[in-house]
Amino acid sequence: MVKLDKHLLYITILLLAAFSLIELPTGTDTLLFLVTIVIVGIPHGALDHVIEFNDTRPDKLQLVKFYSIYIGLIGAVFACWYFFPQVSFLSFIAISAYHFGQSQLFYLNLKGRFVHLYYLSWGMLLLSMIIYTNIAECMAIFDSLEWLEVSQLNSTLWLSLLIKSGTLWITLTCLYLAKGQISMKEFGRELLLLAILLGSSLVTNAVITFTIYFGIWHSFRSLLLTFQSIRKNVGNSISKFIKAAMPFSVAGILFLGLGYYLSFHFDLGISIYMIFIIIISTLTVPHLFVMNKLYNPLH
Ligand SMILES: CC1=C(/C=C/C(C)=C/C=C/C(C)=C/C=C/C=C(C)/C=C/C=C(C)/C=C/C2=C(C)CCCC2(C)C)C(C)(C)CCC1
Repeated sequence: MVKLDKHLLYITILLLAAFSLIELPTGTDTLLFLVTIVIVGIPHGALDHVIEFNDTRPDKLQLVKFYSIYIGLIGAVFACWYFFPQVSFLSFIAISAYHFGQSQLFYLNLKGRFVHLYYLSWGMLLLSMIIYTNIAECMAIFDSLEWLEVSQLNSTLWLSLLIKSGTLWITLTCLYLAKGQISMKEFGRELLLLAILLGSSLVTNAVITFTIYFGIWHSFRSLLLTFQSIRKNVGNSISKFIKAAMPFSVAGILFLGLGYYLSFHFDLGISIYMIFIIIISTLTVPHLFVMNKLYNPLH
């Protein structure tokens, strides 16, 4: 991971330089976002069934149980959005924050009872930083879903989350540094990544910054980790890996496409990013449980 992260840092810096120097035609950010979601975003979750049964040969009952729980959770999250949109939205932000923090920092091998809080604080720091520095853009996205009543999700909330999560992340980092569980080099690298993403957030916009983070640091990194861990199932071949990810990637893309189709067909006026947030939140909950299994044995 450490070697890979160095290369990813160079790529992120190059992208930031390119995006800040080149005047992008209108709509490039949306195109980039959609291409990233299709190429790495959805596929990184489409191997959940392989990860789940990595070390076992599941019988029919186990398969039925897995798929029923997975699809049941998707339905439950949809129902929550219908009945409690604001709670669902804020819960999704918190769940995403934890998931992002875990996928970013799992390699540190941290121990103790604050690990989950540490992951949550890193992810919340990232998301609140992107949202607060692009508050008008993000409020327009959130506001497109009328039921969300965004007046309470204003800049004061995101600033307060930014300060609280930042303080918590720094405090816990100091604790882990003092315990020798994190080295200064590792801390420096994580701080540099956050500084680059802050730079991107200030120089470009929320969509581009989120796309850079989600494409490179979350999805691509997670795909590589999944490849390493399921190698014994699919062999060392990239084409077999792509083949294994294909069916549910297509299903995931169709699912997202259906969300877009329905929203445009019924002229709901919901931003494409907000539709992404709703559809992805339904997949994220079962995905988080499966990925937990992948990150935990590596501790
Ligand atoms: C296996 C399986 C399957 C599949 C699955 C899948 C395909 C998954 C995926 C998953 C995934 C794929 C996940 C993901 C996640 C993600 C996330 C977690 C995200 C978050 C985000 C956010 C939070 C953002 C926000 C924003 C925007 C968007 C714009 C700008 C601004 C902001 C930053 C605010 C099925 C169902 C078919 C069946 C059963 C089994």
